[in-house]
Amino acid sequence: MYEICVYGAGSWGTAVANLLAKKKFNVCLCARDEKLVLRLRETHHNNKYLKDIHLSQNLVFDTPKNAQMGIFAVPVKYLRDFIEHFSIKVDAALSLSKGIEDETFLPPSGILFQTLGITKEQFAVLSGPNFALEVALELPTASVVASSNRNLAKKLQNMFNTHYFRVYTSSDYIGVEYLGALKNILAIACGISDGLNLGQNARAALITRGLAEILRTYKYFGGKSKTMLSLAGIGDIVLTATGNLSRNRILGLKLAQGLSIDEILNQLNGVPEGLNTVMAVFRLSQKYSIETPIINEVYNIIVNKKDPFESISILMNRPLKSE
Ligand SMILES: NC(=O)C1=CN([C@@H]2O[C@H](COP(=O)(O)OP(=O)(O)OC[C@H]3O[C@@H](n4cnc5c(N)ncnc54)[C@H](OP(=O)(O)O)[C@@H]3O)[C@@H](O)[C@H]2O)C=CC1
Ligand SMILES: O=C(CO)COP(=O)(O)O
Repeated sequence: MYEICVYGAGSWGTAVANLLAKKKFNVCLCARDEKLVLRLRETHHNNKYLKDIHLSQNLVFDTPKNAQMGIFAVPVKYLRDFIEHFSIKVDAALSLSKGIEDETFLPPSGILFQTLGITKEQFAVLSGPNFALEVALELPTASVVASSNRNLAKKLQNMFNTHYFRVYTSSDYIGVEYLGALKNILAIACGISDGLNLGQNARAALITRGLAEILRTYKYFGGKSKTMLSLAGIGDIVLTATGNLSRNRILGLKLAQGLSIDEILNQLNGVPEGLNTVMAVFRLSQKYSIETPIINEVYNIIVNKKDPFESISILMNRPLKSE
C-alpha cells in the first residue's frame, strides 16, 4: 500500500502529484495504461499533458494501487468504473475532479462514498482557479481544500501549501464541488460568445447572469451562498470563462467556429467536464423548474445543434425583469 496515490495521470493529476513529490512526500502517480507507466518511469515527463515539465525524481509511477490517502483526478464520468475496475481501497480521499455524474447528479464525494465505503469525515475536495500547467510552472496560485472534517482540511492545507500554492480551508465541501462543476458550463457559454466576437460586454453579462443561474441550481444541492464568493466559486468562474487554457472555454470557442462535438473532442487535450455537466443540469432544471436560460441555451447548442445567434436572440428578448 502506498502512502499517497494520485489516480489519473492527466494534466491535473500529474501537476498535483509533482507538487507533493517536490515537497518530499512519498507519492505514486497512478495511470491506467501500463505503457504510460513505463514511459513515465523512463522519462519523468508526461509528454501528452505537461510537455516541457521535468517531473520530480521523488515521484514514483504505477498502475492504480491501494493507498492511505487517495487523490482522485479522474474525470467524473469515468470515476465510478475506475474505482470499481481497480478495486481501489483508501483510508481517506481527496477529490480533484470538477463534474457531476449524469444519472445520479452526484458530485465526486457521493461517488467516492458509494464506491470506497468511506464517510464524509474521510473526504475532502481541492478546488479553485488552478490551471494545471501554471501550477506545474510554479506560478502563484491559490486554492481551497474543503472538508466537514476540520483536522483533515488542516492536514491537507499544510501538505499542499508552498511558496507558489496558497491553500485556504472551508467546511462547505458540497458547495465547493458543485461550483467546480457548474462553472464549466459558463466557460463553454463564454467561449461561444467570444468565438462569435460578441464582445466583452456580452461576456461580462454572461458571467454575471450565469452566476445567478448557478446560485439557483447550487442552492438546490445544498451549497452555502458565501462559497460563491470564494476561490472555488467566483475565482474559478473568472478563470475558466476568460482563460484560454480552459478546455471548456476552448470547446465553446470551437463550437462557435462550427466544429462538431466529435471534431472538438478529437482536438482537445483532456476532458471538458462541462459537456456532461450541462446534460445533468439541464435535466435537473427541467425536473424542478429551476430558471436556467443560459444553461438551457448551451444545452440546445450542443444537443440540438441550435444556431448560437438564435440562442443570443432568445436570451436578449426574454421578458424584462428586475435584477
Ligand atoms: N487540467 C486542469 O487544469 C484541471 C483539471 N481539473 C479537473 O481534474 C479532473 C481531471 O482532469 P485532468 O487531469 O485535466 O484530466 P484530463 O481532462 O486531462 O483527462 C485525462 C485523464 O482522464 C483519464 N481518463 C480518460 N479516459 C478515462 C477512462 N475511460 N477511464 C478512466 N480514466 C480515464 C486519463 O487517464 P489515463 O492517463 O490513464 O489515460 C487521464 O488521467 C477533471 O475533473 C478536471 O475538471 C481540476 C482543476 C484543474
Ligand atoms: O478547472 C480548471 C481550472 O481551475 C480547468 O478547467 P478546464 O477543465 O476547462 O480546462
